[in-house]
Amino acid sequence: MTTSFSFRLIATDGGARRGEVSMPRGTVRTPAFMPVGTGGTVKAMYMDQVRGTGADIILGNTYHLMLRPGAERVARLGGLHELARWPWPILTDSGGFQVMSLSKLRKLTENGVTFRSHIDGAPYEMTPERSIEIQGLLDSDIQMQLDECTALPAKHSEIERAMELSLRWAERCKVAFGDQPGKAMFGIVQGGDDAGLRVRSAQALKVMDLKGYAVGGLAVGEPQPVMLDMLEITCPELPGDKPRYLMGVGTPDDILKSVARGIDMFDCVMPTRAGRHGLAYTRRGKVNLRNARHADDHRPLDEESDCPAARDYSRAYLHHLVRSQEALGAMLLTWNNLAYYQRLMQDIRDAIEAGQFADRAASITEGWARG
Ligand SMILES: CNc1nc2cc3c(cc2[nH]1)N=C(N)NC3
Repeated sequence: MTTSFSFRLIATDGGARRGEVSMPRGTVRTPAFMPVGTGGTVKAMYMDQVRGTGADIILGNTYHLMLRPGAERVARLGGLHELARWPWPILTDSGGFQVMSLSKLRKLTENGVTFRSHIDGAPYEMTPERSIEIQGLLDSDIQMQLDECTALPAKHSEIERAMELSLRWAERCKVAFGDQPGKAMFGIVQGGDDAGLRVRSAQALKVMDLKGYAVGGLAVGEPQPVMLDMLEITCPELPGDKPRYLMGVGTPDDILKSVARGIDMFDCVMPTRAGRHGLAYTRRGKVNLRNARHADDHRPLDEESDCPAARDYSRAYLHHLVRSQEALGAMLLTWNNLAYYQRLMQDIRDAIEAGQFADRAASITEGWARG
């Protein structure tokens, strides 16, 4: 049990890294996938089920929680871990991305962003200081800086302005966060799809000597090769002894390719959102349970899985639940998908330790094509 926050690099295999992030609430084995728990819940899952899939950490969103139930209320109720019954690490996003993608009537200035809630239209102001204050009220273990995310494509001047503003906000977040030994504040590298801006952003954040670094402003619709190019340019500029978190990524294929380029932490709504839409991730690729061809198929999704949702229920039953829009359909497929992602991460961690990441990644990819 530690009182500090630290990252330990255990092994490397090419660009892939095996490590662990330790903090008082627990240790995160990396490469790690963080299930998204936007409003303090991983949708359609009990928290002990989320833990049972192998998750060491989950993600919460400042934007959603500040609007509902409110950051001060969460603090009065004992913090997010107590409220949601998740005693292990929680990373919270700062609200930068969600304000830009969800809120209405936004006005962005040097000081921060004013906006109206997408829920009830109430006015709010989000500054770097308020974002860190909210994440503290949530008792978040890993807090993200407030940043400005530019939607791509965008003019170079626009990407540069947002990147430089985000650097000034990173400085203000670092001051507001202060010195909290068991917690961390991560900077977020911006710069869109421009190599020069990405390098400038990463180098400026490195000078701030933060406890971790996220790569943001990707997974916003750009082609995968563009995202991977940005990783190849950005990761070498980041300190090797600090965790690297690629925000909002991604598909299993995105994750394999990004681990190969030096990323340690991931979050994505894909496994949970897909589960609610009838889509299952398996070792043999994706299965759309809405499709009628499953109506009489008594096979489970994966007889070799240790997840009951994948092993104990027929595709016919899952098809029936999905077609009937039964809650259990979303529950079982979300459970299957999160278990699949965590099994993928375990395979990746084992492969890096064994020096077999490239071969393992190739055989995982071939499995998807087998169908
Ligand atoms: C789904 N793709 C995605 N890209 C992101 C990029 C960012 C983010 C969240 C994201 N999600 N949060 C931030 N605070 N900044 C960058």
